[in-house]
Amino acid sequence: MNTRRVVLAAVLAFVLAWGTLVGLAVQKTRHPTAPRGARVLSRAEVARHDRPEDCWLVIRGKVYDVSDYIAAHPAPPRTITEHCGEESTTAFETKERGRSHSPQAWQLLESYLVGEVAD
Ligand code: HEM
Repeated sequence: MNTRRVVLAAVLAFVLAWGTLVGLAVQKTRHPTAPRGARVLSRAEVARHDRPEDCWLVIRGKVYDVSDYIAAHPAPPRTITEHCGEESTTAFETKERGRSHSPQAWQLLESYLVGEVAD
């Protein structure tokens, strides 16, 4: 009876210790400010997505794959495509005319989120 309890306690302690170690290891590999599951991407990686059919934008430190949205954008495709693979915060915040996108557009943007930049 007692031996059973000791074995049970040992197994429990082992499982808990192992869980803590795995948890710590996972935390270490995640970028400190990255939300759960978000990819941390370098600017060099983002720069590879510089074509209309594969277009990533960096806006306020986050990375968006907007390839599928270009055709639906109300302004001519060029307004977005000339920024593919690049830092685009100012472009998005000003629409290149000094006025930011609407709250709805900001919300829509979030649906294209793929990660955040490493720096
Ligand atoms: C970064 C490059 C971009 C530029 C330069 C740009 C520029 C513009 C321009 C010139 C207009 C039309 C004129 C106006 O409404 O004032 C517009 C409208 C709009 N854009 Fe963009 N856009 C960009 C990216 C995007 C992205 C990535 C999205 C969403 C995923 C988006 C969503 C919208 C929406 C919903 C509108 C309608 C008006 C509004 O809600 O603000 N745009 N944009």
